Amino acid sequence: MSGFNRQADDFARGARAILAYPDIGAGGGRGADARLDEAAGLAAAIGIDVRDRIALRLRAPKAATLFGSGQVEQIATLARMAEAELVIVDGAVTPIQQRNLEKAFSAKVIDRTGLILEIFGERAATAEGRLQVELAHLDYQAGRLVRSWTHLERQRGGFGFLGGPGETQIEADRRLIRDRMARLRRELETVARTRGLHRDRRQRAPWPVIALVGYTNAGKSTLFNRMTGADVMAQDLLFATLDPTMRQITLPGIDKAILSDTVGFVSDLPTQLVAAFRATLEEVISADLIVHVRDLSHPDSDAQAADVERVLTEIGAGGEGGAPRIEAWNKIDLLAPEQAEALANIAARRDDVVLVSALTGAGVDALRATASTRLTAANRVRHVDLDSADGAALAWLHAHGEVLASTASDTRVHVDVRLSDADWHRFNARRAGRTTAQAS
Ligand SMILES: Nc1nc2c(ncn2[C@@H]2O[C@H](COP(=O)(O)OP(=O)(O)OP(=O)(O)O)[C@@H](O)[C@H]2O)c(=O)[nH]1
Repeated sequence: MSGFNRQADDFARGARAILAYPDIGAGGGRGADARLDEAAGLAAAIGIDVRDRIALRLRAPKAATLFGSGQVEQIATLARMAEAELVIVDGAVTPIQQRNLEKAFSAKVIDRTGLILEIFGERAATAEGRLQVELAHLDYQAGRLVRSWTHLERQRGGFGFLGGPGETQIEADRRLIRDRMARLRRELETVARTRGLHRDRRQRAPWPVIALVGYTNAGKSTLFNRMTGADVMAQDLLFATLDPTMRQITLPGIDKAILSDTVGFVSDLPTQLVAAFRATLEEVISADLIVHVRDLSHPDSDAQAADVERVLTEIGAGGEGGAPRIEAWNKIDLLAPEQAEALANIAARRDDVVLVSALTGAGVDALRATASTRLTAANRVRHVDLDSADGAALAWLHAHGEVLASTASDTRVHVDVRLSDADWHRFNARRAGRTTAQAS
């Protein structure tokens, strides 16, 4: 591993910055203020000192500078007054725009993807998470070799080459990046294989896995701590949890379940980052129950929930065949009494919603009970008819479920087995795969 992550906070900590939001009217239902707040939160998470902020309405983004010339001047003035070394543009900035804006502002420019990458770089905790973040970062930087600011400059030292980026140098840099990316991909394959083995081993244990998902800052880590009694990070930090954190918990009627805390979602997830989420998302895909933690005190709560739902669907954890889902409507302690009451009325009519305050602990017992009910209901007895020669299928059922009875005749075995919905789905997919394989 290079010094990639260790150095991640060196450049950002205490950097004076201003924030500019190019409002192209596509904030996913969010107001400009909320977007600026979120970006400020993200920046603060890696210690950037955000001194001022501005939202500018863009009718049509300019190819060269993104913002119009008057707007560029406005931002430049603000940056000067704030003595900013850094201008964070909360949107996508092309390499050319970045270069032109850096000239105009006499400051470094970083866009939303760059900012999120910095946070991931700092938060990634497992080997796989780190590799994926580094890969995403190299991919992102490869197009920005002309004048880079963030990791590449640091990696220049790490790679053992120095000097200004002349054309030859840029070519050499590109080659080094390509080589490094190829190496990282190979390392990732090895790590992912090992991880797959670990997961299989765990899944053979008959414990249900509950995954906490939610928008960044929704309160997942706080709830995780509440439910596990574990002293893991619960800081006023966004993305305190990039890599899965797992703990064993007890629920009413269920001795052992595994609770898994996952990365916070954000809107406009840059495509380069999707792979970097994999380590966490895979836990969600194979979970037996998904608890969607929502910050009901946030003005954009609905838009945030829609973002989370969209990503869940994208990764195949939503809809038909996906794990059962419940919602924990969090931070109710922050709501006005009449608002809390209105929500309680809605929740009372739904069996998949529980009002909680992870901070005070209110509603957490009800959440445990609901989780337990959902898990138990999903663990139904299934009747399976197998070819008696199919020892592998029988072994699979024994490994994943509770075999209650099995009766054998000459060529068939009939099995009554208690299986979760997720495992039942997996078993059938496995069988369908085998049938296809046999047929072809
Ligand atoms: N008032 C109040 N604050 C809460 C509650 N739950 C969490 N918080 C606060 O919200 C902030 C974010 O909480 P976290 O638990 O770190 O949120 P998270 O969802 O894990 O965040 P990411 O790691 O960014 O995904 C912290 O300051 C918590 O103290 C709650 O029920 N009430």
